[in-house]
Amino acid sequence: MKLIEVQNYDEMSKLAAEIIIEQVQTKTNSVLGLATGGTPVGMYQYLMKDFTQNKTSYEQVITLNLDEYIGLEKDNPQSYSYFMKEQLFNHINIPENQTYLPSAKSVHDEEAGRNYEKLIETVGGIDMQILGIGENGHIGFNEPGTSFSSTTGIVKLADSTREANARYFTKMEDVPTHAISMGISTIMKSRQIVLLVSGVKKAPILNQLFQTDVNENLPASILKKHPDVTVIADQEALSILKEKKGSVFS
Ligand SMILES: O=P(O)(O)OC[C@H]1O[C@](O)(CO)[C@@H](O)[C@@H]1O
Repeated sequence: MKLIEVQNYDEMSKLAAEIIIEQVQTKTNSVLGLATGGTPVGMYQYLMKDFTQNKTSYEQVITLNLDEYIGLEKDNPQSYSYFMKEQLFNHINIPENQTYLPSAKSVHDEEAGRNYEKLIETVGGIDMQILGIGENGHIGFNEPGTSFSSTTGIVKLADSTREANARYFTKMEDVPTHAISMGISTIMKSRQIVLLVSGVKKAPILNQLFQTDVNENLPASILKKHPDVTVIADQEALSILKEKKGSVFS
C-alpha cells in the first residue's frame, strides 16, 4: 500500500478528486467504484466543482456503489441511492442508467448479490474503487470476521457500525440492521483502489491497519495484498501511527 500523507480533510478530498478526474480523462469509459458515508462527501464536492469549471465529462463513465441498506426505499433521504444523487449524480453529466447501487428486496434476497456480481463482470470490472474505512476496519459493509473470499451479498451490520451511522437517522431504531455489500473478494478484483482516511476517530484503526498482519478481524488489512492501493490519510487520522515512527515513516 502506498501512503500519501495530507494535512486535512480538504486536502484529502481534493487529491482524491484529482485522481478520479485523471482516471476519467485518461479513460473516458472508466468504471468507478464509489463509496458513501461522511468520508467521500468533500471529494464529491470537488468533482462537482471541476465539472462546473472544466466540464470533465462523465457521459461514458459507469459507477458501481459499494453498498446499500436493506429496508429503505430509494427516495428515503437516508438511503445510499438518495445520497449519491444528492452528493454527485444530480450535479454531473452522468446518465442515470450508468449509475448502479446494489439493491436487495429483503434479507433473504440472495439473488441480488449474484446479480450485482454479474453486472460488475458485464461492465468489464472496476477500474478504480474508492473506499472509506469503518472505525472497526470494515470496507464496504464487510464487518470484522467476514471471509476474505466473500462476494456481494446480504450482511448484518455490527452494533458499532449502526451506532456510528445513527448520526444520520432520527433514532437508533431507524438504523437498518442489514445491508447488501460488495464482498471483500469483489473489492479486491478492482484494478486500482484508493482508500480515504480522515479524522481522529479513524486514528486507532489506521494505526492497527499498518501495525497488524492481514487477518479477517480487520477487513481492510486484505488491501495489503492488492498490487495497487493508495491510502490518502490526513494528520488527524495519522496521529497515532506517527507517534510510532519507525514502522511506515522511517
Ligand atoms: O466515511 P464514514 O462515514 O466514516 O464511513 C466509513 C465507511 O463505512 C461505510 O459507510 C459503510 O459502507 C462506507 O461507505 C464508508 O466508507
